Amino acid sequence: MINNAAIMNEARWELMIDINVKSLIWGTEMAASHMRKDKGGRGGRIINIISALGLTTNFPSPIYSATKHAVRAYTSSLAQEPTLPQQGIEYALIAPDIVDTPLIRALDNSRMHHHDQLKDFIRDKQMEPHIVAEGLLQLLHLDNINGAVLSVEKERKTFRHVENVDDGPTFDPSKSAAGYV
Ligand SMILES: NC(=O)C1=CN([C@@H]2O[C@H](COP(=O)(O)OP(=O)(O)OC[C@H]3O[C@@H](n4cnc5c(N)ncnc54)[C@H](O)[C@@H]3O)[C@@H](O)[C@H]2O)C=CC1
Ligand SMILES: CCCCC/C=C\C=C\C(=O)C/C=C\C/C=C\CCCC(=O)O
Repeated sequence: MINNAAIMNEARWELMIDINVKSLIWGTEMAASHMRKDKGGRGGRIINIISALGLTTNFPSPIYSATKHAVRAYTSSLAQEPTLPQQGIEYALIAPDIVDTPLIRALDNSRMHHHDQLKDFIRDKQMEPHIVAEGLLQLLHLDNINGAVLSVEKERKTFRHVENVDDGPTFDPSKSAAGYV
């Protein structure tokens, strides 16, 4: 199950918290209750989409960033639950850099502060959505993804364990199935 829906709109920040955080928690809780092996389900994986802005801080979109940090903390905490092996559930995060989607195309200074000054930065950094999809497929091929954080940038994909997202070593998923640390 992938929780992907979100908005980026600093002017409608309460709605943004509702969608980006509260709805994601509802989705996660509902999915887990159906998937849990210890409750009659078949187990499974729940992948929550954050952002590079869920791993760092910035001035143009403080509330959007806060929603993504909240999801990171929530998912990271769930991944530490000691009964996960009995539940048969794994939790992971994907943190894309800027992606060329309607979310980006709708941005202006009401949705993100200083957007005018950041247009060139966004244009240079943004990647096509298929790069994120490729990262998702690489993640899904790993044996155990619980606690994994996949950062997707235009030129590289980086797998880390959620406890090490700030400075942890990375690994090449083509060489190791469970090697993220
Ligand atoms: N586009 C970007 O640069 C980046 C996007 N992300 C994240 O990737 C995810 C997907 O974003 P994009 O595809 O870029 O945005 P998008 O605006 O193209 O797609 C977002 C989707 O969420 C859905 N959605 C929004 N509010 C909803 C609601 N109340 N109920 C049901 N569905 C709702 C929309 O219908 C839409 O299909 C989001 O979590 C976003 O924060 C992360 C990093 C960068
Ligand atoms: C600096 C803010 C740029 C905002 C770009 C617009 C939309 C971003 C949507 C996201 O979800 C965020 C994706 C990427 C953020 C870009 C840069 C983060 C810098 C991270 C770092 O410190 O290296």
